[in-house]
Amino acid sequence: MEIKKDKDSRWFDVELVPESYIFSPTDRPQNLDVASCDSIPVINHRVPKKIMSDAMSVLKEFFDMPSKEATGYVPQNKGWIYTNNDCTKDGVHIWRENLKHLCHPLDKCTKLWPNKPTRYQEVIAAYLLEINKLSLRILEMICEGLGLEPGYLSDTSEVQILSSNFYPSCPDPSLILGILAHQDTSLITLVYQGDSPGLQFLKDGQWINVGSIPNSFVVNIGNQLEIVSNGKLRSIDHRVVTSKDKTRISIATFVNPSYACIIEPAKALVNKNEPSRYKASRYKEYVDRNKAFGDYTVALRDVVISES
Ligand SMILES: O=C(O)CCC(=O)C(=O)O
Ligand SMILES: [Fe+2]
Repeated sequence: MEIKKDKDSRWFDVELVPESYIFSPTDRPQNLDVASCDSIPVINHRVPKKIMSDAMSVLKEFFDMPSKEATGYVPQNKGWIYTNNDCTKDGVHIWRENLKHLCHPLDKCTKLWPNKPTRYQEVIAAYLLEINKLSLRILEMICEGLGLEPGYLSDTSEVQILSSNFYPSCPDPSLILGILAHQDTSLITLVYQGDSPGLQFLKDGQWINVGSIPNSFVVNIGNQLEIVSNGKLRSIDHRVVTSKDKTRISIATFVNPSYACIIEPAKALVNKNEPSRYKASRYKEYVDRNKAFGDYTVALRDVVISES
């Protein structure tokens, strides 16, 4: 393994994927040259382009900050988590850095976010205000599509967590993933990925590229919506592959039920012919049980509770 030793070198400044990062042959991404899918990105979303590009550029500045790398800080008690050495359960590294923080209630959370770059809080708060509006409109459309009364989803949900991913270019994308295959535990997730592809969905047993249309959002159906819709809408398995020449930043915003909500199939969707397929559970208990925000679930949740 070649690691450049200069003081600014970072974990991904390598010519070969380090041994300890290489996935076992069965877990590798296999065929990377896959077709693009026909998923429909959200384009007429009314979120100003400038707000989207500012959010992307401030995150780029965040992930580029050398001081962050030097101190490697993870100030959990501030309501945000940064990590540059994510590992799978089996101890295998994934090829990404991640910044995660709380977003609700927005006015209380903003001051808990990173204050470097100095415009981070202002730019991301503006982005989240727009995501809030957009997510409410999407939830209303989903309600209408499912035949649920207006407000059924939007009245009890919130843009709760922002999770930004930085995927450096990788010497050999066939050996490793940026994020392992997973489903989102949210109600819905809005992903903005700039113009960098890498996200893949599992469809009929095949991984397919989602592609990336500039200024668009991808909307993932999360586990909570699958439950509320009694399985009419299904969470999809997705993962991220890396690129040899391009870095990628994605901004995922998780729209979740509020903690006190009981999540169960909507009564209007349950009947003799279509019995309830999921057990009821308070969302807070679901979060705790499933480590819904990853390994840092407890740290983040405790800040939410102390702030509200
Ligand atoms: O980077 C992406 O496009 C997707 C990220 C993702 O799936 C997640 O944060 O849950
Ligand atoms: Fe995801």
